[in-house]
Amino acid sequence: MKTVLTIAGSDCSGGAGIQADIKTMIMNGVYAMSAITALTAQNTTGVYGIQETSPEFLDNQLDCIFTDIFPDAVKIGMLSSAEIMHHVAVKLQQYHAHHIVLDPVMISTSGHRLMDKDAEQTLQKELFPLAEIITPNIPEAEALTGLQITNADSMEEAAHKLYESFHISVLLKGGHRINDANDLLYTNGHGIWLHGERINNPNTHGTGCTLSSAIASNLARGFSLEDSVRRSKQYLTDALKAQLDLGHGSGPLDHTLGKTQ
Ligand SMILES: Nc1ncnc2c1ncn2[C@@H]1O[C@H](COP(=O)(O)OP(=O)(O)OP(=O)(O)O)[C@@H](O)[C@H]1O
Ligand SMILES: Cc1ncc(CO)c(N)n1
Repeated sequence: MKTVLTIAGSDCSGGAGIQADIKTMIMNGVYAMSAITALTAQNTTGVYGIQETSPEFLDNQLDCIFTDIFPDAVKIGMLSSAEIMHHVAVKLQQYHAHHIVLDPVMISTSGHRLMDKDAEQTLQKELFPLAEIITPNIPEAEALTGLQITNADSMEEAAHKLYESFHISVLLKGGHRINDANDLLYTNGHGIWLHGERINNPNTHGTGCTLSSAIASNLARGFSLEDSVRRSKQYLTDALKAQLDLGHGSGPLDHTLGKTQ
């Protein structure tokens, strides 16, 4: 069995973060492991508290994982501070981790900051160079490029700029636009539009976490980057189509694809 590690924050309500990652990995056919960077107190209505893991204890988790069950791919999600980022970067280099999928989680769907503003530079300097692909949403791509993204052309411009600046593949997610669910994969010097079916479902908590974890799972299983992204987008669409409706806000996806109902 192939193995995947998620380095991310815990979402006690189970829809995003580590919990979404593990559900996704199981459904995508890999063995899931986790190194928890922070505990969050959150639910479908918002984020009510964040407690960061100490950097030393994060190191301890990563040492336990890498010296025993080596991951075939790594997904990186919420990293709340520059210090945590630095520790993750050092450990990933120390152990020569590969197939790294980095979701630059900055602000939750409910509008809460999950990454210190002053940590953005460290993310770009220390972690982007280690990644095979980064998966920003539109607001994150705007923050990273300084460009305003209003249409397909500006999505292409921003993805190209990120690709050129960091020499890594970019999946610019279009979920924040309201009329479609088209994402842009920029790799090998050109963009590939992945036309998604927009599902009429207000419950989208954890879509980004789910997508990046599915990509890491498919890379671990040996699929190419483009095939991994296509398969993962299909999984996400199916999880939205299952129309789970839990909680008082933007609820979680049905990671089982309706198989338990
Ligand atoms: N209503 C929808 N129907 C189909 N696909 C969607 C819908 N909403 C989002 N997506 C898809 O979900 C994926 C995640 O996109 P999005 O831009 O929402 O990421 P995100 O903002 O990082 O997610 P999160 O809410 O977890 O922070 C993309 O592939 C996007 O196209
Ligand atoms: C822990 C965590 N990671 C990522 C997100 C973004 O969806 C979230 N809401 N919570």
